[in-house]
Amino acid sequence: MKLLLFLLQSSRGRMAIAIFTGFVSGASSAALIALASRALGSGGDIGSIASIFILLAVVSLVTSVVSQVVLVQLSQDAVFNLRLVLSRQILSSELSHLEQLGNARILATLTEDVNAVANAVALFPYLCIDLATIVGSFAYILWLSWQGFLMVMGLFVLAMVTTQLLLRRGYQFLKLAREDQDQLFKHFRTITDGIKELKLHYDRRQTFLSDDLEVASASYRRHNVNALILLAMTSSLGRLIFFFAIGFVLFALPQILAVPLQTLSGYVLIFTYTTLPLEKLVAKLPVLGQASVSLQKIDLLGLALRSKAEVNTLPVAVDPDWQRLELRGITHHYERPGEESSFVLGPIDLAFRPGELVFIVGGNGSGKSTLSKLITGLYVPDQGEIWLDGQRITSENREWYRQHFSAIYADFYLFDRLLGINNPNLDNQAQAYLKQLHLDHKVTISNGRLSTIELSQGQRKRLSLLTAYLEDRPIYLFDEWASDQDPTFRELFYTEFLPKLKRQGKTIFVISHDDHYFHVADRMIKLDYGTIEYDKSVGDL
Ligand SMILES: Nc1ncnc2c1ncn2[C@@H]1O[C@H](COP(=O)(O)OP(=O)(O)OP(=O)(O)O)[C@@H](O)[C@H]1O
Repeated sequence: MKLLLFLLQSSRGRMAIAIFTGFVSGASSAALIALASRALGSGGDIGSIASIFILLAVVSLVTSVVSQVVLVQLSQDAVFNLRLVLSRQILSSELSHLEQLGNARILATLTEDVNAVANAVALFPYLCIDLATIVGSFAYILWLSWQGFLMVMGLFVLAMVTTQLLLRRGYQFLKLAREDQDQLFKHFRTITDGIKELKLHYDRRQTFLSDDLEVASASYRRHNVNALILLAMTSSLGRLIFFFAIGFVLFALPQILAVPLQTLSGYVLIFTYTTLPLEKLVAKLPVLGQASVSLQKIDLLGLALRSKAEVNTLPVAVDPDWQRLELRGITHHYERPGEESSFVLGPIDLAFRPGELVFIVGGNGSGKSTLSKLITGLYVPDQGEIWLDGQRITSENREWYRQHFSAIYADFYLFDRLLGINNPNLDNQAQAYLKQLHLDHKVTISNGRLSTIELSQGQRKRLSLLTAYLEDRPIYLFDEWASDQDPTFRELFYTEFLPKLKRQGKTIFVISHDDHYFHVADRMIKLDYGTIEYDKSVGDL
């Protein structure tokens, strides 16, 4: 049902065409059987029966093709849209919320859930034809005798009710298996991200395999096996009831009602004909079940994301001549389930003016990176306000506010091409910067694409500066940028690169533990356990 709603949301018009043609096709197939049964029974005018037979066969074939073509396009469009919508929702969700959800959960939904839906949706065209054939057959049974139809429907309802119990239990196991998948994804990330640590330590690797990966995999297997057995039992029970229906019509119905032999043979023929689509329909139950669980999971994630969605507005041009940036009583706390004392930053009151070179210092865990994410607008303050030139930053203008910043965080991501930078002379300019960064012998640029990003960690960090240069934003933020640079380049960064940016009128925030270079700053803000220990100009220190 969820799957149907999902497809309906995609395009009601096309869905209506597909369902209509699908049912015409199914009904004509059933009518073909009815006709065959009549021809066998009456032996009437074979010529006219044969022409109707050919006509029905053509109608059935054409409508089946139309229905399938429309459904194939519709279902693939729906999956295409689902992928894009989910990705957009993730990108427009608050960062702190995404951090709470966790990468494993987001990745599992983007890959496993979307694939499960795609698999089921690919079956949908065939499912519709099968369903239509079954409905058409029921219509023929009704036409043969309404009493017979009522009895068959009674059996059908009985089959639905009894199988429903098994089905529901099966779906519960599928849901549990899907929860295990989130856990498995977490462990898969451990394998890829922690490969070095796992390879270097035999006992750690064995313990990880036996205590984490095997436990989650075994739980996934157990829940899946239970679900699939229950679904298989549902299918067998359904078939049993179906055979019971044939037996009932053949042996019991003639005892209750006076059924002509032709009607009886019509029943048997139509039942036999319906067996195949019914079996196919039942065989698809696990795939449909998995898709339904996945759609629920996507909905849950979608809701979770939407609840923290930011307003998506096209940002107007930034103001390079801003005058005052103010943080008024801002706070941020990390929610950690099950932990009583979570970290709280603030309340923080700070004001900045253009052209300042500000060092943010403090011990590990004092809140420097948290503060920097609040300054750049990546985190939304729990309390307090941020003001830029008399404009309070709200969800309406946060996107615009963020465009003032170019930041390189400690866990930066390097793109292999210069995305979103519109500059007709981009390649030449980038090549000149590569020279300044001493990377021109390693990396070249063509059409905005870097020849390689497979470099040492220090070189990759330097390459990240290239983007910062080219972005040319009014405010820069470097989170422990120099920590993995060699002494020569570290010196270059603090004594040449930063002063040069400052001369260009840029405001620069530098998170640093390099006390050797603190003297280059205009101002030092020291944090201690989430509060400001001091905020002084370097001359006053
Ligand atoms: N995503 C997160 N979820 C929960 N707690 C977090 C998260 N990120 C940071 N914290 C907690 O917030 C506190 C401040 O972290 P933050 O990264 O701001 O410190 P920092 O001063 O930048 O430290 P470092 O010098 O080690 O980089 C720490 O106690 C940390 O445990």
